[in-house]
Amino acid sequence: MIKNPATILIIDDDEDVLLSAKLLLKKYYTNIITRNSPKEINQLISKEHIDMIVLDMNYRIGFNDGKEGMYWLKHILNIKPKMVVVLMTAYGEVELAVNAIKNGAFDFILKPWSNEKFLATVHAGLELSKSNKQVSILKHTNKALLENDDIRFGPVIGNSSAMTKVMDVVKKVSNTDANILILGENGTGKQHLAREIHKRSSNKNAPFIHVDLGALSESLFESELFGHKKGAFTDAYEDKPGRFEMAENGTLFLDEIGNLPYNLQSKLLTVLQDRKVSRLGEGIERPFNARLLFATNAPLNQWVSEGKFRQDLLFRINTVEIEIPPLRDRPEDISDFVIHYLNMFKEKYQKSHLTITDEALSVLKTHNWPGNIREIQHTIERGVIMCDDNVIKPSDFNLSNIETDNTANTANISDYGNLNLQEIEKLLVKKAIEKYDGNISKASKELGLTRAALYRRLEKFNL
Ligand SMILES: Nc1ncnc2c1ncn2[C@@H]1O[C@H](COP(=O)(O)OP(=O)(O)OP(=O)(O)O)[C@@H](O)[C@H]1O
Repeated sequence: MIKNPATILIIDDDEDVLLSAKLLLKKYYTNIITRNSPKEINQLISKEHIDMIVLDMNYRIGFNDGKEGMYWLKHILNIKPKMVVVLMTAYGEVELAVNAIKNGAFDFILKPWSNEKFLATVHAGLELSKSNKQVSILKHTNKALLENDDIRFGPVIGNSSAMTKVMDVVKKVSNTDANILILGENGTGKQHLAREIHKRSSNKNAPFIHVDLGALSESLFESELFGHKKGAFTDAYEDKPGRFEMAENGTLFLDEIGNLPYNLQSKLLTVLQDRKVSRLGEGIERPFNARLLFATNAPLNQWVSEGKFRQDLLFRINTVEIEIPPLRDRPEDISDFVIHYLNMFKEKYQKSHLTITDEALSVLKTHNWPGNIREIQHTIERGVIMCDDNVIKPSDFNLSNIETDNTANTANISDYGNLNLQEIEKLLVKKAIEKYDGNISKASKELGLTRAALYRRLEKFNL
């Protein structure tokens, strides 16, 4: 029989008890340590990894008031608050054992024990120990993720009057529970701003959960957002919480809300109204407590009048609307981004002596940036990688295939025949795909989009 990996420490002054407990448990578990006195507890729990302690309540002959057991229980939990401790006690001392549970013991075993009951208690205790461990790992992972996000999504750059106005609103709304709809073209920093709002809220130490609704297929939507019960559908191998539950006490950021299919919009509306979710296949309503932020680049008001987006849902999500202007409308911010990304990539590629020619700088300042901040970030990274002799020249950006002078841009736009953003976006996506013979990586790079964002658009525009 394969033994379960677990270390169990048994402490009792009766050697017979120690022996029979050890003989029973060692059939099922890998490591059983026995001691006839609790005196070595400090040393043992600080040196060994112990999953569970089975502790007798009385050690001095003639004493059965359980005071010693209680003392050691408190002592252990003081050092290791999550340690699973099971107490052993004789018949007649049940009241004492109940009191021990109130003081943090996991359970008690009555002596003489039935093997079945002993094994069941140990098994349950080890399960708790395992999940305590997982929770602690998750907490750490979450902390690490938050720190990582802090690095990836640093401060909000930009001191233009347009960005100052945006930040004035952010300061006012961050520490409220108002639903916020962030609007802006691709790459303008909607997610970046959502994270900034979270960082400035009182929930900043709780999770920030990002869901890209554009990347979710209809069949996955409900299980991702609301979770599912094991067996709810073919691939539901285990119970799984949804993103609403994962964001408990923190922030849930529903990105690309415009991509939510019409039939699922009413479902989301009900959830937002009731502030309760039901996991698929479970039927239990779970209240959730998360701050909700939304973002889109779609003209939702127009879509409401065209019957593509529910008005009642729009009213629910846009208590406050923040529109991030495209980079071409705030050229004063370009220098700040250039400095920021130059520093970032100089460090990343270990080119600390790097400089940039005036000509290259002016190319960046006059470019139209259809891909906004994401595009400027990638352009500068490219410049840092491609430059020779630690000097960045205009050609290192490889922007030549995109018009860098504004007159040319205006002329191109008038060529489109109409100024409908969706139409122009579709045209640009089509052009990029044609230009690179369907190479998604190259086309998305030129458009200043991620590959996933380009795939979403191809699907949206039926290309
Ligand atoms: N004001 C800003 N300061 C610093 N970095 C920014 C700012 N705005 C955007 N960025 C950076 O630009 C990149 C794109 O931003 P983000 O992903 O937030 O854009 P988005 O509007 O959500 O894009 P999409 O619509 O394609 O999902 C990210 O790396 C982000 O950190």
